[in-house]
Amino acid sequence: MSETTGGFNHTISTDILRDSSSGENRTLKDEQITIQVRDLKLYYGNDIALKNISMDIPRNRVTAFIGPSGCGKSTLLRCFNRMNDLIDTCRIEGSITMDGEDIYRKQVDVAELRRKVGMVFQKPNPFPKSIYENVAYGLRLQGVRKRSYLDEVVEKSLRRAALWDEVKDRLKENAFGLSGGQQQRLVIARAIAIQPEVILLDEPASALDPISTAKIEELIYELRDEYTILIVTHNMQQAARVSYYTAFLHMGEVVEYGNTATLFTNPQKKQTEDYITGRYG
Ligand SMILES: Nc1ncnc2c1ncn2[C@@H]1O[C@H](COP(=O)(O)OP(=O)(O)OP(=O)(O)O)[C@@H](O)[C@H]1O
Repeated sequence: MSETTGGFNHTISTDILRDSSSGENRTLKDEQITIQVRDLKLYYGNDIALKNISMDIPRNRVTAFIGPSGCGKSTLLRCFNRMNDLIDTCRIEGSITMDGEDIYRKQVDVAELRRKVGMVFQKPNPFPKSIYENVAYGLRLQGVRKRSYLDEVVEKSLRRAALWDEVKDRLKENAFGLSGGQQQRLVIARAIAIQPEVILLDEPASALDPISTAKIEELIYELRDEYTILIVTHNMQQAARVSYYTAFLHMGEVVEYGNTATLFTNPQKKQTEDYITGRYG
């Protein structure tokens, strides 16, 4: 049985929720808010993909976006580093602020925004370079030349991404020689190396085998208090395991958003309940 959407036919195990950070009874009121979304609407041509979204994203917490295919999860995620700017037909209304700054202001340096807001996609996308150069890439772009500093950041980032022990003796080898799961951790190390504040993960484990998936989840769990992490996932158990907060989206709207354990065990809206119990997907 598929664990993704429609086939998912049981509620989330309470063991998972007990183990998860989300089991704590935090609410957004207890958090420091870093990103504020207000009345966000997004159109692709004449079609509206996001409708009046308003939500507060807490700093240094993991927030998951779940919902049926086509509900707008990836579109919403891409708003936070303005990746949607690359789509000609895309237009947005409303605002997104990060630490009080409107990220859609004309004067915003989009390259700098994307340094602060790193992104990891479904399919690992290492560059055709050595493992070392993949991680050093962003720093080199910033003009860093000092070898000892590069060495230090590369090691620290690979350690942070739980990959150092597996690659420390082959840093000069091409990154394409790594397994898919290792490549995904390398991409996360590459993101970490330039000290982002926010990391966007768009189904980061959906192309990986179960062991690699578990490693990515463990890694997200390890990073959860250090970075503001936003993750799109089809896998509700994954959302329950790694996130503090979950937003359930349906047809471009946020139907319910709050503490992950509460959302999965005591959903306030019938649509959320129907989705998490597999009544539709
Ligand atoms: N580049 C695009 N141009 C036009 N329409 C798009 C584009 N990208 C997404 N859409 C539409 O916007 C809506 C939301 O899509 P999006 O990919 O954000 O959903 P999703 O919830 O991430 O879906 P999935 O879980 O299948 O990845 C869908 O109707 C989709 O067809």
